[in-house]
Amino acid sequence: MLTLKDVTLHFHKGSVNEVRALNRISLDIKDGDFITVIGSNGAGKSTLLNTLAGTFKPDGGSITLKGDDITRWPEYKRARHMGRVFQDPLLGTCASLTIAQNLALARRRGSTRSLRMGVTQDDRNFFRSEVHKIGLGLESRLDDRIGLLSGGQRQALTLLMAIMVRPDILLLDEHTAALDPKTANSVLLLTEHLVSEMNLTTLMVTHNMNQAIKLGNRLIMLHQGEIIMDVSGEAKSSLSVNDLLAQFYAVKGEEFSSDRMLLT
Ligand SMILES: Nc1ncnc2c1ncn2[C@@H]1O[C@H](COP(=O)(O)OP(=O)(O)OP(=O)(O)O)[C@@H](O)[C@H]1O
Repeated sequence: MLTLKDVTLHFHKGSVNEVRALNRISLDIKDGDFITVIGSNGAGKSTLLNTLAGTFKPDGGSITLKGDDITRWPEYKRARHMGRVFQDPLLGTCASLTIAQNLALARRRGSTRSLRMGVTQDDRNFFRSEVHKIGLGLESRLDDRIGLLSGGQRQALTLLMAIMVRPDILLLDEHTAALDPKTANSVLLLTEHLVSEMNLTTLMVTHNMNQAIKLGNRLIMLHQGEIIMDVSGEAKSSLSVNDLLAQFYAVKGEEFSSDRMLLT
């Protein structure tokens, strides 16, 4: 479905500050894969998602989506195929617009009239049933400005917006990390439910190793811009956090370094 072949990306190439953030990443993502992505500090997790979304262009290798070479496609063109949710709940929605206006923009994603944010009666009926799905009672508040909502409510709506026009791939970059534990858990349960109900191909970066083991059918670990572990199915679900740490040590000969991961 989505294939990366030898994808390499440097920041500040040719300068003393050069960083090789992705180093010949090859990955074959199958339709319906739900992949959790973990890795040490600065391993390249966000860079990988940004490179898939077209925010960064690789300086080597290729990215193919359903047979199309999208390596040089601009971000806006890829946005029709990809849904994204970032860590910061403020990034995915527009605070000064109402819930209905935000959802209307999401519903028109990829259409030629994508900048129209008028809300029709058909939109309202559709949004009421969609928003009902997230179970927060927001279907009766469609005309409230998004800026009035809590971080968890915004993040749940951002997720809904990201999948309103079915994306070929859903990219989640630590999308629950900025929420309090209880809210983070409900957004995570919602994620699991929607991804499985819609059988969405998903890549989810998390700093929580337990979450990475429990969710999805496949787990990859990045380190210094390389994939150093790729496990799926039974081998993944039977992993423990200690197994992950031991495998990291076996491959790299050093302790895993991510304060946030180890403290979770
Ligand atoms: N815009 C940028 N300009 C320069 N260097 C960058 C930029 N973005 C990331 N890097 C560097 O690229 C490497 C990979 O960073 P990235 O943010 O992808 O790591 P990460 O795995 O998401 O890390 P963390 O878990 O610590 O957030 C790091 O060395 C980082 O400092």
